[in-house]
Amino acid sequence: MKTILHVDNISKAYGDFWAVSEVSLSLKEGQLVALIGPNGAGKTTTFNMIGGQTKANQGHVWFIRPEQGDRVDLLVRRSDEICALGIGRTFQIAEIFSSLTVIENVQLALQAAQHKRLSLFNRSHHDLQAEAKDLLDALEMGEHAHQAASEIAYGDVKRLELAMALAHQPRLLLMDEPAAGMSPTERIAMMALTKKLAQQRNMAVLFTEHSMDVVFGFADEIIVMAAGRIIAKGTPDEIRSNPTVQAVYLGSTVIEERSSGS
Ligand SMILES: Nc1ncnc2c1ncn2[C@@H]1O[C@H](COP(=O)(O)OP(=O)(O)OP(=O)(O)O)[C@@H](O)[C@H]1O
Repeated sequence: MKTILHVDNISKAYGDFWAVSEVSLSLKEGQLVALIGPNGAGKTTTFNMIGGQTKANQGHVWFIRPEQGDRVDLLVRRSDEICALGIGRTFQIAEIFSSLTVIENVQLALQAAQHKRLSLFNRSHHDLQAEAKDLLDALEMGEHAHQAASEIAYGDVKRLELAMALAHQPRLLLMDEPAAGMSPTERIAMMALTKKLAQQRNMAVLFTEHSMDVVFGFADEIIVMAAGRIIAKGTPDEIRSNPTVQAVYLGSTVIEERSSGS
């Protein structure tokens, strides 16, 4: 597996308060990495620096492109340029067009992706519709294609947002609390699907999450932040038994949440 993202020592200050201090991490193709930590730990700020929504004070975010044989520092790119490079993003509050149908939302995302790639040969409406249907089938949502997006269940809204992000064929996907607001069954299905898609598409996924069943059940690697710094990195087993993580963040909650299945 090739490394596609290398975050090197990034920091962010608001006035004299350091929201994120000297964070470094790497992601490989097909890998699911969870960024966890208590409220205010700096997870969203780290995400926003990688995605270009927040300007870092220092460091580099190298997006490595093996095909081109180069690497691009995302910290000096705008968020639309970052998206065009092959980095997708989903949000805590899903961003979809609720006045359109499910398939129209995906078609719109495909059209936007085509525009960003500056393709000379624009695909026809018919081709885009077929491609949108294939994407919805991959997300097990084909049956909802012609429903109004405003009428589908919340778990399906989150899957629709994922379909729209995948329309851009990202090599790296940043997911901010993908399972927030979902029932235990919905969130486990959502993360199982994400893991399958990451492996099929060789796509790296970095996600933040507060639901520990999802984190410990699906992440290949877990990175724990507290007070703006990384305090531990490792496999789910290593993190579960890490005494610093237990003291600062997890305590007995993992065991409780996992045993109650919530
Ligand atoms: N625009 C801002 N101005 C000032 N302080 C900010 C700003 N954005 C974030 N912070 C502060 O930076 C710290 C890290 O916030 P951040 O949202 O990254 O944490 P988080 O780990 O994502 O938390 P949560 O789990 O609650 O989403 C917090 O103390 C927050 O109050």
